[in-house]
Amino acid sequence: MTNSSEADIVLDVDGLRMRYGTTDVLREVTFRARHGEVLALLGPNGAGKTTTIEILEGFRARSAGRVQVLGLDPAHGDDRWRARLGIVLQSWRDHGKWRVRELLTHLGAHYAPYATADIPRPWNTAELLAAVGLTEQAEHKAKTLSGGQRRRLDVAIGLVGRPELLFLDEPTAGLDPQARHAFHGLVRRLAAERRTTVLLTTHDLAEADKLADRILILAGGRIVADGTADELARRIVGEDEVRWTRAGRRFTRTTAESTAFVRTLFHEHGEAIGELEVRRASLEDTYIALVRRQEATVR
Ligand SMILES: Nc1ncnc2c1ncn2[C@@H]1O[C@H](COP(=O)(O)OP(=O)(O)OP(=O)(O)O)[C@@H](O)[C@H]1O
Repeated sequence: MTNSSEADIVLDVDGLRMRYGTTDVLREVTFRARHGEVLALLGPNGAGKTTTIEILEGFRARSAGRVQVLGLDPAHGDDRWRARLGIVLQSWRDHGKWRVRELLTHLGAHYAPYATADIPRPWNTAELLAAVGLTEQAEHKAKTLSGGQRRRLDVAIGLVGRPELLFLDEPTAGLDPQARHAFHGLVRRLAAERRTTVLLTTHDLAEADKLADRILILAGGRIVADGTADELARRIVGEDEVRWTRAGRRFTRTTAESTAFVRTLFHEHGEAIGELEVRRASLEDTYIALVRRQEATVR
């Protein structure tokens, strides 16, 4: 570590490659994350998001590239390193016979030896239950929980060791809107108050837009975009969508010069224009444009 900004890097991935058999899934994945950043990793089904996360967690051996997670190569991560990570997998169906409180207390005990002056480990069970909204289910057996309550338990299991770096693979799949909202609040608080770094995958672009400081789009084995939702919209789509009605018909036009376009529209049609709407590119527009562009280059 040569300076404070280098010391602030929690995830450092450079030229990561992954090949299954003869198929290159990851060709050249490069990105970094700092303390307290929330990153959303987006990409089409099969793009390699889970593969990337599994490599960073040390669960999967990479084919090539340099990877540093909390200052260590995950291929050589020890228990102390592992205790600093929190992991929420796509679906987790073990522990059905355990009661929720018992399970969290039991799993939490494994983290106690790794407590530090700054980070008390594990997270107090009652506080953790309250944080994920499972206080009322504390004495229920895991197998009797609903799908959404199960997901909250998954999140609690990922958090019980008070991780400095949290991996969440589709954390809100199956959560009702209120639980999703509460979960977003929890992630933002972890990032703001504890400087927890969070890397999450999601197919919910509204969620990524709302939750993430930075959005990474993985397509064709590469990170094809890395920035805030606004930065990506400006850089990639660069056009606004203008909608209006005239004589009972709906019109839509995309243009980089929306103000000038609207002026001309009124000049030509005046009062006949109705329901005018000018919309900046959404994250969905950006995402679709980028993935299409990437697919076009492959053909
Ligand atoms: N163990 C494996 N052996 C061979 N191929 C694999 C293996 N694991 C994953 N793959 C392939 O690698 C590609 C990337 O899979 P991965 O699960 O990482 O994608 P993903 O981006 O997480 O997808 P999704 O959005 O559907 O969850 C897929 O084509 C998948 O079939």
